[in-house]
Amino acid sequence: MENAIEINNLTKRFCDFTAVNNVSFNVKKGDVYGFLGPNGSGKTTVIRMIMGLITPTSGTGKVLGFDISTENEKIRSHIGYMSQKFSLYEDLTVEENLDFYAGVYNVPKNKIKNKKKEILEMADLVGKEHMITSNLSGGWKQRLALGCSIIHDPDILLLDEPTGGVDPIARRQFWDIIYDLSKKGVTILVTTHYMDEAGHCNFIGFLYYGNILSLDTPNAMKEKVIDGEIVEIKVDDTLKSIELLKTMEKVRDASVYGAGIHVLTEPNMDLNELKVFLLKNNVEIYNIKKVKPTLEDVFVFLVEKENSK
Ligand SMILES: Nc1ncnc2c1ncn2[C@@H]1O[C@H](COP(=O)(O)OP(=O)(O)OP(=O)(O)O)[C@@H](O)[C@H]1O
Repeated sequence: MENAIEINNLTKRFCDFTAVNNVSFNVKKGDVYGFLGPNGSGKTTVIRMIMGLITPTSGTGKVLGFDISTENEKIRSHIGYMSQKFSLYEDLTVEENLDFYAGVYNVPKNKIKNKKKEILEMADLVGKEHMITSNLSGGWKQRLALGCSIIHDPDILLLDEPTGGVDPIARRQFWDIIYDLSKKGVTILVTTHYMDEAGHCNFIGFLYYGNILSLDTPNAMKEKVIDGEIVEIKVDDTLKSIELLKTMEKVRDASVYGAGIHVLTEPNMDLNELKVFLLKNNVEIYNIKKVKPTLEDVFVFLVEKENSK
């Protein structure tokens, strides 16, 4: 069996509100699959259906061959789950949290000691076993929460915005652990808002208000999705320039990107045309060049396209 997760036409309605609409995707065994989408786009609802916590309104899904609607007890023992809220007991020590989750997941008694040692090393928590969890910094708490979610050696790890609220160094350390787990064969489905993190996934699904807008590898998304070109411009007045650029016929969109502007233009845009237009409007140009689309450009494009339907 090549796919760890197979989701077909999954729909979830809450009364007359459709939170997830006919969503289909597969996650290959051992892949790091990034599930992206703005707040409220249905990512958590999909994860909750995969875990069997809520029943789909229609559609089907299989996790390691088990049916998500009828075999969720079997599925749960193969899954590790971690959310942004971390689900740690703040007044327990690091070790007590690990012991607690080892009990919840029925880890055999003779394996607990080794498993804890392995997790403390993985999470860079050696020496902090007896610290009260509430005294840990964000990054340590995050890695402890990850450790608790994998203490039973799950085949699949579901991570719902696991890196929110921690600093970039802790995020990097966290991702290093994710890669190591993936190399060991663990399948990972991770939701994130961070585009740099999305780029580290093998495959990406972009969810927007319940609908999948695109599914592909990060590179294919950057190469195939945008029908047009991205021009990066640095000017003296970014906001004024964005408003001006949006009035140009060949410009489809313009938005702030870092310290500059990313302009989505029609294919084969003549840079001189953009330069002359901005100069005529008294904008000083520091730099203008065509660039390859980033994932952020791709997602802005997909959302604009969807909104203009
Ligand atoms: N039990 C529920 N009853 C009613 N509406 C719900 C329920 N659970 C989720 N929703 C709604 O479904 C939509 C999708 O929510 P969901 O939490 O899946 O989105 P999300 O992409 O995970 O967002 P976030 O990034 O904010 O967690 C939202 O509009 C939410 O309010």
